[in-house]
Amino acid sequence: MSHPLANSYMEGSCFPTFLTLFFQQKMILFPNAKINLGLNVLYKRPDGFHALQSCFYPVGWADVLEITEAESYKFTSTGIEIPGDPSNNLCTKAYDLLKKDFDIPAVHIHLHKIVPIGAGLGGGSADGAFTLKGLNDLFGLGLSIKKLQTYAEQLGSDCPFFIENKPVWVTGRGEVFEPVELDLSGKYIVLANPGIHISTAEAYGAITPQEPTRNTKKELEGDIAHWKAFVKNDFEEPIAKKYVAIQNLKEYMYQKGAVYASMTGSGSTVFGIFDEKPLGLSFEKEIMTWEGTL
Ligand SMILES: C[C@@](CO)(OP(=O)(O)O)[C@H](O)COP(=O)(O)OP(=O)(O)OC[C@H]1O[C@@H](n2ccc(N)nc2=O)[C@H](O)[C@@H]1O
Ligand SMILES: Nc1ncnc2c1ncn2[C@@H]1O[C@H](COP(=O)(O)OP(=O)(O)O)[C@@H](O)[C@H]1O
Repeated sequence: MSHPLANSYMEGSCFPTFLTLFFQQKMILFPNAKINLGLNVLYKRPDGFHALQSCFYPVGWADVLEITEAESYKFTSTGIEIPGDPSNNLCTKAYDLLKKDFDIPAVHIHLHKIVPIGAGLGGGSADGAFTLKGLNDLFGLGLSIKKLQTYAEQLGSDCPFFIENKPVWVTGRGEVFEPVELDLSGKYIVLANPGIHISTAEAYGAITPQEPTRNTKKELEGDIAHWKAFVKNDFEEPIAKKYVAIQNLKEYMYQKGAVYASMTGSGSTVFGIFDEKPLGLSFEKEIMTWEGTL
């Protein structure tokens, strides 16, 4: 069964082709976040990246990305302020990558940023990957999934995942995928971000890589009731030690009845998975939250 978020951009989000005869070509996409279910950092590779193991799972917290054919290239954004120069935005980098190989028209990319940044949610990576998918579709480039993943790899380690955007077991530096027998459909998820921006490079620098003692994929494919004891994120301990808000959010999720709670990626977002929508959740006002079914 395909995951409901897979290729969501295809479903009613672009204007029908016949309209493009009269209007500028335009497409609206919704780059969504991911969470990491378990995250083992095994060792540092000779290329400087770390070998990891994790289940990447798409969630519905999403940005809004609009790509419109234009006279000259332009990137604009609204919503959460994105640090860094717009020319380094992953949407622009994705456009530049394809422009190098294909004679595509100029576009205006507008990003409405909703997903917290430096949050372990892969939001920037999703924007880059969805830009590749959007341009491929808008200009009929005919790129295969594999080819799009190869382009995405050049943007960042998390990017290839967002091409297919379905739950997978991930190895390598984040670009090698295997199926995972895991069905969380119908479970309820609550995501809470305490507003702490964590740099991914710094987070990798803060941990001591180690081979896992248990088979995390097997644990994830088993009973979710056992995840609390056996499914760990290697970034969580060192990062939560530094930021007590993360530990507090995790404890709060369990107090409210989560079957499993964890920090995602390199932090700082914490998620709780519940059998049903929890009642009476209340967060401090600086905490950004999203909830919905998986
Ligand atoms: C930790 C994870 C887990 O899913 O997610 P986030 O917390 O960022 O969402 C990812 O590995 C983040 O991937 P991504 O954010 O794409 O990282 P990149 O841009 O490729 O790399 C940023 C920096 O992180 C380090 N890095 C990244 C990936 C990896 N497998 N090993 C690394 O050591 C490197 O120092 C690199 O220079
Ligand atoms: N479209 C984008 N959205 C968010 N961050 C972006 C984007 N493009 C580039 N970046 C850069 O990537 C960094 C972190 O990206 P993000 O994906 O939010 O982190 P994480 O992978 O931890 O969730 C930011 O500090 C920002 O400078």
